[in-house]
Amino acid sequence: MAQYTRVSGSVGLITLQSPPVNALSAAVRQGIVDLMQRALSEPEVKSVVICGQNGIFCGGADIKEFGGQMSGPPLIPMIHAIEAASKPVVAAIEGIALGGGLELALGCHYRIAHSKAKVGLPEVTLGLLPGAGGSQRLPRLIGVPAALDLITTGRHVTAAEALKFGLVDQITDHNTVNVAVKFAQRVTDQPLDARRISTYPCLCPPDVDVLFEEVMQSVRRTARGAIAPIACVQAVRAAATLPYNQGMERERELLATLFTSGQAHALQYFFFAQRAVGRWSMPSGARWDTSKPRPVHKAAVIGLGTMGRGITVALAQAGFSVVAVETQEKQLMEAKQAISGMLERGAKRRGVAPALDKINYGRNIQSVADVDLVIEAVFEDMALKKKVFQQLSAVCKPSTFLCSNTSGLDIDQLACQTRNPELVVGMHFFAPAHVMKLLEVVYGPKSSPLAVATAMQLGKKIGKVSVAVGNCRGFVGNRMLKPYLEQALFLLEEGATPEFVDQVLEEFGFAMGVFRMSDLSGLDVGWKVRMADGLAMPDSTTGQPTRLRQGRRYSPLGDLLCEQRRFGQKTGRGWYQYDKPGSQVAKPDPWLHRFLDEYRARHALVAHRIDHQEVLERCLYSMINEGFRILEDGIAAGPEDIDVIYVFGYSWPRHRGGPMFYAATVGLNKVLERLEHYYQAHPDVPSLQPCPLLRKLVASGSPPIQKWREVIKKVRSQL
Ligand SMILES: CCCCCCCCCCCCC/C=C/C(=O)SCCNC(=O)CCNC(=O)[C@H](O)C(C)(C)COP(=O)(O)OP(=O)(O)OC[C@H]1O[C@@H](n2cnc3c(N)ncnc32)[C@H](O)[C@@H]1OP(=O)(O)O
Repeated sequence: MAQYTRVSGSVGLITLQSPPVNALSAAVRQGIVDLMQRALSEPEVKSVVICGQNGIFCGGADIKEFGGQMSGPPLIPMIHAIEAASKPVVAAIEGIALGGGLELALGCHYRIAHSKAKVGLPEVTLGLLPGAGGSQRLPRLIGVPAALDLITTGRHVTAAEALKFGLVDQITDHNTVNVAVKFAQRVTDQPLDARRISTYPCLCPPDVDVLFEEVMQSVRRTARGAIAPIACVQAVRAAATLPYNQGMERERELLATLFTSGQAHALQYFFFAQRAVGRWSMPSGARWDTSKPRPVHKAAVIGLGTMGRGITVALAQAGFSVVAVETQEKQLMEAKQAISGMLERGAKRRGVAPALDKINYGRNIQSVADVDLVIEAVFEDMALKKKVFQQLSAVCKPSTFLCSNTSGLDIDQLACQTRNPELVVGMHFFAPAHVMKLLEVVYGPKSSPLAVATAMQLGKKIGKVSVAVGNCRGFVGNRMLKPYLEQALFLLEEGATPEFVDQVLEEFGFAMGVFRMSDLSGLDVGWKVRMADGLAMPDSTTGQPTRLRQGRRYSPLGDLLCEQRRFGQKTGRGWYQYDKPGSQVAKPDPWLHRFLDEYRARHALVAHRIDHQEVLERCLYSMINEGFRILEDGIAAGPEDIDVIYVFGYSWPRHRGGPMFYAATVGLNKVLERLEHYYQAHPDVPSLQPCPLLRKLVASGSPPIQKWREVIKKVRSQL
């Protein structure tokens, strides 16, 4: 909806009214069309100002409408009518002008922005392009290079940057609408022809072809298979090479292709999934809207290894006072230096002062006595963590929240070491902890809603996408990673090479294939866990054949590499070879190929030809199957939680929506059928056995992913 008021006698003020972000829903578009006509027909009105209610100009097209039948006046003619208007139209931009919101402002003759406003064309992040003339007007207004940057990245720019680009005409610290109204009065008699951006020639640098070639190459490299960034470059190229009307036609064609693509659906699903995870719930019925967090002013981090350092930086940068504890003097000195460096580099990038004074370092755990929340980040060893929790429970205030940064250990066992187990939760950060967006907040059986709400809020304050998950081995992310890694190893046993498996996964869109990722994180990490679990052991100790553990197929390939001290990048050898330890350039290793041949011969394994499809299906469907088990067990509340974890924590390509969305795209019956096929071929691999929830969903007619929760609820209630 939109509201019309006449201000200062001669200015028609149109206010967009569609909370929370004044998106351009059908009703808002209808309001704009009607009220523009009214303003143009009233002789007393000499100029028009368009603004948004509640200090927000406009968040763009209404993304919720994309899924259904589009009705109401279309955006493009509406914006053309504004641009063609006989009276000056001024956009008063407060808060945000994004996507269609900025395209609307580009149709106006003038743009006044508040100094705190942000503008941008983020359509690419939704699998689209600025298809309401934005791809054609923006390059005409600010030039091709700047337009390419904004449109292909979708980044939001500050008002100051927008002014520098010439994207807005004026910025103000005062009431933007009042400033815009005065401005509108001043320009009443100015000719409008020179203010209609669609009539501008496109500002191109002399070497524009080279520029497009370079940008296209760079976009292809980083897009990981996403098509929208490429279409964005093509649309801007049309602006640079074609008259406006033909450029608009090209924009329309490209948008039509994107609009109906699976990628746009996936990205729009992901947009809402990302927001849905904030509305967490626990199996006990506790929820985000009924559980109040307690404020945290002062926090502590115990253990300043790689993770502890990153967590300290994240907390300090967000303005928390931090007590950072490391018991070893030498490690403490090294950590202090490293943390200061990280803070200084981060501050320089963001143009702010480094938050060095937010941190107090100490060697003694007593120094955390008065903090509100502790994040323990010592080595991933249950005995050690238990000891730390006992100490913390004795030292801290009774009300202090005790959190463990663990990647998969049992939160309940830690809670049992404390006086107040209800205040214990897991906070699983991802390395590097000050950069990676994901945080798994893990509740155990004793964790209170208060503790979960507080950890979730802390996560939000330090800029993380936090997902509340239940307590089980590996939580959500690492639990699903296990069958994925396992299948990758089995594929090597059966004839594949690490290069081939990685290539297939990278072509799918992962930033790194499973073996390159394993080399990066260090093969010894998993080896230690498998030793602790009694898996990576000599056969004589287990009394079982090498390729069988606990009654199921087991691949010792990773253990065998570790026995040779091939730990990955850090030792210069792993699944690949590297020029030197620490180098990141992975090269195929003939030694590894010989080793695989010998291994297969030793175990009488006959290598067969493994194709793309088999790699993808076995790696991804086994992981997805585990995802269904996680949903069935109530460890994740819904498929969105899993998808957000995988995109933010495990480099799952966002344009494929996440593993559970991908399963829905492929078709649940197909996933089920292929799992049945592979399980029949590998009956000693339980992770390939289709999960009952998957069967149930297929039996229920494979409902859309938004309806899965209903089926999950039924399945859980029957357990
Ligand atoms: C064959 C067919 C041919 C095709 C023809 C069809 C034509 C179709 C028209 C095509 C037009 C294309 C051109 C225009 C495209 C667009 O404009 S796409 C939208 C662009 N805008 C965005 O991407 C902005 C998205 N929103 C945000 O980035 C953030 O929400 C925010 C605005 C910066 C606010 O952030 P924050 O304060 O952190 O709040 P949030 O929690 O993120 O959001 C609050 C709630 O608002 C909902 N929401 C936000 N933006 C939109 C939106 N644009 N549409 C609908 N809803 C929106 C958000 O979901 C939150 O609600 P809940 O999910 O209920 O919590």
